[in-house]
Amino acid sequence: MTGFGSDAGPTSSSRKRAITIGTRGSALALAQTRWVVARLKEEWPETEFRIQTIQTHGDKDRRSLSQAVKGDKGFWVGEIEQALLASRIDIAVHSLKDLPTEQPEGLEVSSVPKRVDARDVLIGKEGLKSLGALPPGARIGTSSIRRKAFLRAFRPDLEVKDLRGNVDSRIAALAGDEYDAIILAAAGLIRLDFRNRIDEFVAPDVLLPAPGQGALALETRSDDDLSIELAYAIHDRATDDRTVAEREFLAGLGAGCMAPVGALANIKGGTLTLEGWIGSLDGTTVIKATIEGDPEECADLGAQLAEDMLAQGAGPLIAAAKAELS
Ligand SMILES: NCc1[nH]cc(CCC(=O)O)c1CC(=O)O
Repeated sequence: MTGFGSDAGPTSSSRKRAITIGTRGSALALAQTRWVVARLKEEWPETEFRIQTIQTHGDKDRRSLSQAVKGDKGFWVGEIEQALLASRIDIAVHSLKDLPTEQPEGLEVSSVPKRVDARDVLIGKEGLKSLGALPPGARIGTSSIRRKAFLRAFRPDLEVKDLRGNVDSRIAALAGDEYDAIILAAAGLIRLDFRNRIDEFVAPDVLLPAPGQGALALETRSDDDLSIELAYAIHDRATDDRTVAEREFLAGLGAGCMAPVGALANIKGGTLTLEGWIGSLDGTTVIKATIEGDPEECADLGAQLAEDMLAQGAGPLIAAAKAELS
């Protein structure tokens, strides 16, 4: 990520070019894109920003996500990246956790705004409003292989059931008879103004979040200096350092979204602490490790933690998960 000198930027007239922002059309994607546009507007009041929604493979595919994943890295972003490369849009807004760890040739992540909340949360039926309150056999809904594996490890007595769909339909499913509780990302609910529906923030030592969860990424063409400068105005250094560490860990494992991987970095007193977990799909094994160091070394810390985990036996867990999911 580069800074921009005052004389290196575009002229004020070119800043007035209308910028098209591409996003998925789900309620969550639109809410987060509107938030991004509002922030960009604060920084660049002269510039016109337009929102264009784009359907992705993930929006069209009705299979369970854990079935549909199957090595398909750009499940949520492929069509949006194509629109970016073809200059049909100028800036793409993604949930960082849905963005593969490598961008296609010609594209880059030019801005990572401040993270909302990395944690997972529980929403439960009456009297079942925390993990601790769930009796043996309680049915808990999620489609994420990470949440399934770590929940099974923590509470093997629960019945973890598949639940996919957008945030609204997952909350609606809780009103039916199939689930006693569901697990979602806090950030999605907060961005959709459903914070008051959250019953419990699940502690990261029970359910370590996905790498990048709760953060957004603004992706641009690598040669589009204007869009890069506009986007970089809402970049948050600490969020970037934390999520770079988390995503380098994921990349170093070579697991993509094909294995239950959690990662969370925090910065305190000038030190970045990165925690990483990898589990078997059935939750019988979870390997955990942490590393700390200078936030400026965030990428190396992530890569080093992945190496440590591979030395501790992560390789066979990844191979087994990949074999089972494909
Ligand atoms: N793939 C779905 C997805 N992508 C990002 C979020 C939540 C928001 C975020 O993590 O930034 C969600 C929903 C969920 O996991 O509950």
